[in-house]
Amino acid sequence: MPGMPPSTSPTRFAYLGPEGTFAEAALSSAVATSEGTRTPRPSVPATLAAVRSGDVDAGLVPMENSVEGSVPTTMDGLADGDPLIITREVFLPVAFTLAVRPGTTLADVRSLASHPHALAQTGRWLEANLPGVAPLPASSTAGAAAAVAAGEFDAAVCAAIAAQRYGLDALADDIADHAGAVTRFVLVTQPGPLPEPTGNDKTSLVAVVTDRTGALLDVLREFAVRGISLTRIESRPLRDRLWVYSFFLDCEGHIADRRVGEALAALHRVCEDVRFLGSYPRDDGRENRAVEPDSADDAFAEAAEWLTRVRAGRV
Ligand SMILES: O=C(O)C(=O)C[C@]1(C(=O)O)C=C[C@@H](O)C=C1
Repeated sequence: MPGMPPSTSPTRFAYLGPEGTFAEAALSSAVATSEGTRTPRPSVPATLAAVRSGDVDAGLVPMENSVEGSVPTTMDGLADGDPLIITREVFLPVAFTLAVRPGTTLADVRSLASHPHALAQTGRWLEANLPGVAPLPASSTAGAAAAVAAGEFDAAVCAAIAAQRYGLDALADDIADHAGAVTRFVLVTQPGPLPEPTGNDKTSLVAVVTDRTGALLDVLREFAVRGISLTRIESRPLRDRLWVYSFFLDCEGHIADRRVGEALAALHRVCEDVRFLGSYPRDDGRENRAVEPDSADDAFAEAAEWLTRVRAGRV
């Protein structure tokens, strides 16, 4: 499978479950069902823990949604604990259904649950169609559907496939406030051989900066001066230190590219902490920007040779 370290045995995958989540659909879209085994885990932390403990080889978790933004549990789960690396990204269009037990009408719905990201993406529809029903958070959309089937809630916001999987009826389809939403998932493994550069890769990292004037600018400058385009920047509080933040950065290129490697090495000098989160093929249907000649590997190699000559007195 592209993006996975070479392995002699089938890959054991975990995903944010239970069955019927968008995470399961994303895994199916990226990996043939014949390729290894797959088991649902009840939450993002449980999925990452299964990878860290070696119970599975790889875990698929949601990272960000085009409408609702980042998934905090995934960001925190990757920034803390034993290091994990992203070996693949997977994009999945998401559409939401209001699922109920057969026989339930809209007027019968008194309680409703879903994953917070799904609730946020359907807030206007829910407010208009179920006024007075306070949505409750669930660990996943399919988890909410299972809870409806078990009689814990009257309705769930979930994927159409989850409604079918748990024997529920769809009272309404396509209830998202913004049509065309896409969720980005990442496949993570324990640190090991990185996916080979493909020429169209992304690199992810977390940088912790000290609280001083210009600290973030110092981080950004290391990318800018090497002609590296960022595709995402997000901050999260460090949580154990008041008002100190970590910055999650995705940039174009692979750590094997000299400009990217040198930028990360520079961040290692100027930041309090840098956690490398992986270099992997870009899968959002976009092409990385063309690299300027003076930021290309050849230019870095030639400059390094020149420096060696000068240092050796061969000016
Ligand atoms: O609950 C699921 O089905 C998930 O895969 C999680 C998740 C998310 O965390 O964003 C994935 C896609 C949707 O945007 C809503 C929920």
